[in-house]
Amino acid sequence: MLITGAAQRVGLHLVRRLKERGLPVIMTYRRHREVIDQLTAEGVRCVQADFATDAGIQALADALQGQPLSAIIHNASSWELEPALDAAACHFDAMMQVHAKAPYLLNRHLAPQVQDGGSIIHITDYTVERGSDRHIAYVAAKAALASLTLSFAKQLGPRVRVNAIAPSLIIFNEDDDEAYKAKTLAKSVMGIEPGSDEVWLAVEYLLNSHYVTGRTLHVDGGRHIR
Ligand SMILES: NC(=O)C1=CN([C@@H]2O[C@H](COP(=O)(O)OP(=O)(O)OC[C@H]3O[C@@H](n4cnc5c(N)ncnc54)[C@H](OP(=O)(O)O)[C@@H]3O)[C@@H](O)[C@H]2O)C=CC1
Ligand SMILES: Nc1nc2c(c(=O)[nH]1)N=C([C@H](O)[C@@H](O)CO)CN2
Repeated sequence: MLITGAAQRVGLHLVRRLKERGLPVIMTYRRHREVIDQLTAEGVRCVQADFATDAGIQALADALQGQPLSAIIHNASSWELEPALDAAACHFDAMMQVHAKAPYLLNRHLAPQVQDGGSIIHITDYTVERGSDRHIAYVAAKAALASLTLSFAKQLGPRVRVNAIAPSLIIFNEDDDEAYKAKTLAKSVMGIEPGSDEVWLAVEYLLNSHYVTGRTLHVDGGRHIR
């Protein structure tokens, strides 16, 4: 199974849960850190990949050419605020590159290597259905990824199922202050920071299904009804 952007937080948690179940994992990271050496020593294949360029995406596809895959989880993401106008064009391209172009090209290259009955999972975002005034390009790119879910489900089914998981708050970032945390927690009915295992539960459901495809599982604490 391939998980992109899995050197920290949600992706790393998914790697650890899959390892607990004895499933062989290939993970990608952009920036090396100690956990990469730990995972390598534990038998995880760790591949450096930066999707900021088409060459970086192609390099991962080349590195995995011929590798049988039980599933692909497109988790890599960069959550960036809207920049000043003079940086907007580059920002938009960068958001589309990592959240939409990389999953698109990697699916085109690697889907034939996904085993019969396998899965592709796109990690999108709850805000795809609402928009965001502070992360306009990020949400637009995640919306593109949501659309890719439908198209690849049509193209690859019934051999391979393709679904999305749309989280709202899962885990805060280290630099989130108390005011931001309180404001964010108040946005959902459940009002908690659930942690990465909520995403794992959704991943496990989709991996075990034999019927669900072209669908998005919302892991959002009831934010949509708040
Ligand atoms: N955390 C949350 O509350 C929420 C998360 N999500 C989604 O869930 C998923 C996991 O979230 P989270 O764990 O917080 O993600 P992170 O913000 O921790 O990002 C995951 C990884 O993406 C990698 N990445 C970023 N840009 C690139 C790039 N250009 N090429 C390759 N890798 C890249 C980073 O690699 P490196 O560190 O090695 O540079 C990073 O470790 C994401 O898709 C996110 O959008 C959605 C809603 C809420
Ligand atoms: N790549 C990331 N995407 C998102 C993150 C994150 O930390 N990294 N965080 C969020 C927020 O938690 C948001 O859901 C609530 O404020 C969204 N996407």
